[in-house]
Amino acid sequence: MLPAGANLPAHLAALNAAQMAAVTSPASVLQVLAGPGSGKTRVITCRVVHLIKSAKIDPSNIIVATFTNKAANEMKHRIQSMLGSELPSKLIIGTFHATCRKYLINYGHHIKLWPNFRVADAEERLRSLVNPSYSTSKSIIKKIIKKIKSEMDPGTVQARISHLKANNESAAFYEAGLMKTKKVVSEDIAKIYRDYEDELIAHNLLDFDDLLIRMVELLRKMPQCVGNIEHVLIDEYQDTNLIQFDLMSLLASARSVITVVGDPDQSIYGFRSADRRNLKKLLQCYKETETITLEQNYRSTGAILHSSLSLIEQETSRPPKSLQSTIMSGTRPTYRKLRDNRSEGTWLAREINRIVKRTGTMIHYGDIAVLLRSASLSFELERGLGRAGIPYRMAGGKRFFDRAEIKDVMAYLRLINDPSDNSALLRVINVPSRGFGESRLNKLIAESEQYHTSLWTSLKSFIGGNTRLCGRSEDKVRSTLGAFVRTIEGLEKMNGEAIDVLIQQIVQKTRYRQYLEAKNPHDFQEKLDNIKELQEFALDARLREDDLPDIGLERNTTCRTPLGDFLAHISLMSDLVGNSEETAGKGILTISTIHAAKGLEWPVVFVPSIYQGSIPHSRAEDIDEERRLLFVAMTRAQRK
Ligand SMILES: Nc1ncnc2c1ncn2[C@@H]1O[C@H](COP(=O)(O)OP(=O)(O)OP(=O)(O)O)[C@@H](O)[C@H]1O
Repeated sequence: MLPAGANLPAHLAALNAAQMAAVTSPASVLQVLAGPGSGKTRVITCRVVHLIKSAKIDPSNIIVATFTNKAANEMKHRIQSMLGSELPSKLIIGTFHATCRKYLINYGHHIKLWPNFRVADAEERLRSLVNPSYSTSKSIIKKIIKKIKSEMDPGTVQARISHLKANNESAAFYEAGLMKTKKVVSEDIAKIYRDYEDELIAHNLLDFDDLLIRMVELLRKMPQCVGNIEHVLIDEYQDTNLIQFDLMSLLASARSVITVVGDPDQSIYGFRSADRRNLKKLLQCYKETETITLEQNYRSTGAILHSSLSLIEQETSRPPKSLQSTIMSGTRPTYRKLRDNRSEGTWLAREINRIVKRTGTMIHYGDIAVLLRSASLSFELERGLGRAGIPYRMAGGKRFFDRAEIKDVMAYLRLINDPSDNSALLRVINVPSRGFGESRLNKLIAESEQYHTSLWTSLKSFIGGNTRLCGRSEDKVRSTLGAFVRTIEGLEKMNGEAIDVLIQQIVQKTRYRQYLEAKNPHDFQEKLDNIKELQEFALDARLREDDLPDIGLERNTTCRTPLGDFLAHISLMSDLVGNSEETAGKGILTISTIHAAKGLEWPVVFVPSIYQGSIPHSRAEDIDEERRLLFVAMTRAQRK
C-alpha cells in the first residue's frame, strides 16, 4: 500500500481506498467481488497498468481475458492512455476465444491441429442462396437436420451441443451415456452431434467451443507454451464456464498468479453454460485467495440503486452485500402499467420526447437506452419511435459486417483464401451478375454433391466442358465464368499481399464498383465508403498481434498468410459493432437487448415489457437468472 499523501501516479490517483487495495494487492490470487457501477472495470484496467509500471512485469507476460471484443478494445485504449507508450500492444488481451486461437495458430501443430484451420462462426451471418452455407455452426447443423429428416430446431440443437462441449462431453461420450436412457430426442441430438463433429473435421473447422477444448488439450500437453505468463486477469468472472476455469488455471500454471473481477448478481449467461460455481471453485482450488469487495456505486442515484437492490435481494440464497450510492438520492424510478405492446410503444416515444424537451439540451436521445428482454419485442417500440421521429440505432442490429457490400467483399476474400469455401463461392458467383441464376446454381450444387467435390471443382469441370449445366447460351456462360475463375486464380496468387491492396484489386477486377453503381444509383458512394472503411480496418487490424512473444519454443510459421489471419480475426468479432455505427451514437437513442447492455451505462434507461412470459421469460429455466437480468437492466441507469 502506498503511504497516505504520497504523490500518486495517474493510474492510482482516481481510486477510492478499496479500489486502491485491489489494484495494488500483492496477493497471488485475488478476487474482486462488487456490485454494478462500483468500478470493477476501472480496477482491472488500473491493476494491469500497476503490474507493468510498478511491479515491472513485461506486458507480454500478462494475459487479460474479457467477455467481449468490445470490452477488450476499450480496456486496451484506457491502458494505452494511462501508460502513454507502445507497451500495451504486447499485452495478450482479448476474449478467451481470441486468445485461444492465437495460441492454437502458433502451437496447435503440437496437438496435430492443421495450422490453417478456420473458425466456424457461431451465428449464421452468411446469406445462403440455395443451399445452407457450409461454414457456420448453425448452417452445418441445419444441413444435418435436413439430411436425417429430424424435426428439431437448429438453434436449440446448436445450444445443446455447445452446452455439451462446454461441459467436456464429447459426441462419443454423450452417445454412450444415452444407451441407458433410450430417449428419442436425445438420440437425434447424438446423431447430429456426431455428424456435426465429422463435418467440422472434414472442413478443417473449429467452432467456438473447440477453440477452448483444443487449447486445454494443448496446455495439458505443452504447459511450456505459457511458461512466460506471470499474471492472468479475468473480467466478468461470474460468467465464465467450467472449461474456462480449467483454462484460467492452465494459463496461470507457471506462477499461479491470478486476478478475477466479477459480480455474482450479474451472472446472466447461465443459458450459455456460464457457471456461478466457479466463484466457489476458485476458493477451493486456491486456498490463498484474497477477496476484496467494493461497496461504493458511482453510477446510479440512491433511488435507482435502492430499487435495484430491493429486487435482487429477493433471491433468498444470495449472501447479503452492501452497496451505497455516492450520488444523491434522485427521483424514484417510474413504474408504468400499459394495456399492450402498442400503447407501450406510443407511451415510450411520448415520454422520451417529454424528457428531452423538459431538460432543454441537458439530455439528448443519445443519453437514452431502451433495454429489451429479447430483440423480437422491438417492433411496436420501433413503430412508436418512428412515428414520433426519434432517431434510434439497434445495438447488435444491422452491423457493419452484415452490410451486403461488406459481405460480398468478405466472401471474395474467403474464396481467394480457400476456393473450396462453398458458401463464399455461392455468395459471389453471380455478383456482379454472370448469367448464373438459381436453376444453374442448383445444378452445380447437385453435381458437386453427386461427386463429393467442392463447388469450385465442379465449376472448373463445367468450364472445362466436362459437364453441362444449361441449355441455351451455354458457351457464353462458360466463357463468363471462365473469366471469373481466372480472376480468382489471379487474385489467389496475390494471397500474401496486404489486405487493403487485395480488396482494391477485387473491386477493380470484378467490376464491383460498376455493379454497385448500377444497383444503387443513389447511395453507391456510401457503400464504397463502407468498403474503404473495411480497407482501413484491415490496415488497422494489427495482425502482428497474432505473434506471441518468443519464449524459445518451436512454433508454427508455415501456412499463415495475412489474409488467413485477417479472416480468422473477423470471424471472432461477432460482437463488434461497426465503427461508424458505434460512433454515430451521439444524438441517437439506443435499443439493445439487456444481455448486450452488460457493462454499459446511460443517464436514462427504459425497460419495457416487464410481465410474466417476457421477463421472466416463458422459456427460461432459471427464475433467479431472469431476476439478475432485470437487475442488470435497472443498474445501467445513471439518473432516471
Ligand atoms: N473512484 C471513482 N471515482 C469516480 N468515479 C468512478 C470511480 N470508480 C468508478 N467510477 C465511475 O463509475 C462508473 C462505473 O464504473 P465501472 O464501469 O468501472 O463499474 P463496474 O463495476 O465495472 O460496473 P458494471 O458491473 O455495472 O459493469 C463509471 O462511469 C466510472 O468512471
